[in-house]
Amino acid sequence: MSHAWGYGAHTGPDKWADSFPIANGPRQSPINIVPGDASYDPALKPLVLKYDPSTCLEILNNGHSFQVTFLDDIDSSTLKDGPVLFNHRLKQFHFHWGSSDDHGSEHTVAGTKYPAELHLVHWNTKYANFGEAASQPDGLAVVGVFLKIGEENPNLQKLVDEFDSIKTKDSQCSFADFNPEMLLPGCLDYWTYEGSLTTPPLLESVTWIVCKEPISVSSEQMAKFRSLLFSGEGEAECCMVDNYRPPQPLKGRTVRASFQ
Ligand SMILES: NS(=O)(=O)c1ccc(C(=O)NCc2cccc(O)c2)cc1
Ligand SMILES: [Zn+2]
Repeated sequence: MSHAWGYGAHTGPDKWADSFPIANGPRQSPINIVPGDASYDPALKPLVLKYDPSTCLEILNNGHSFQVTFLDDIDSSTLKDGPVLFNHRLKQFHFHWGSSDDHGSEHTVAGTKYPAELHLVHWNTKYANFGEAASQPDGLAVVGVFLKIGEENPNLQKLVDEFDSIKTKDSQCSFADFNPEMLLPGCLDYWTYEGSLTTPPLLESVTWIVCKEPISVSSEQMAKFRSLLFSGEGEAECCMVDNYRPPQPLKGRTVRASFQ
């Protein structure tokens, strides 16, 4: 398989190991989180997330998801404490979702699938930049937040309102003054484990921090996520749905909980 990975029958997660053998590695993500098997760790600190809306740059369709990218040349949007020992800088956030409301998240909780999952991607500033950090075992920290069908989410709506401008692959538009703090649940209890990127290159450099509490999204808003396209302008239209990797083997890893 060339590096044209995707989520289709011939390019999807079951084929990724052909070009990215780490797909069968010892610390792959996502996983199914079993709350009863997670060990409460009183030494885990509360997450400290401080985001500066003025560092928000643009919103784009990269052919795999839609992503909001942040200026990360200074320490303005950061993750500290929680399970990490060093300061991390926010690079981007994006989502994964399904073709219907009954599935779409990457992580699952006791087998429960959520309709979507938000990933806030941060890199450890002990390294020079994201690319460097992504190749280190402690280089990245991704905060995962589940989306659950309920009330319309006015903060998500600010993203949905941009979708007409980023419908096709490689489209982008400027996007300013968005505070990702508005996408966080009220309670920041979390599970944490050592894992990987959930898309190629599947690098095993991620400390995962998965929030226990979901945020709301309406069914109508999810339908608009599904109006985005994997395909580029002028290509046969292919709806951007089911852009999630299924859970991977735990291979002896421990999942810790920040709460009892
Ligand atoms: N779904 S995920 O949060 O695990 C995720 C986050 C970021 C990325 C990503 O940045 N991929 C591009 C990449 C990866 C490594 C080095 C690079 O320079 C770029 C992929 C998956
Ligand atoms: Zn992701």
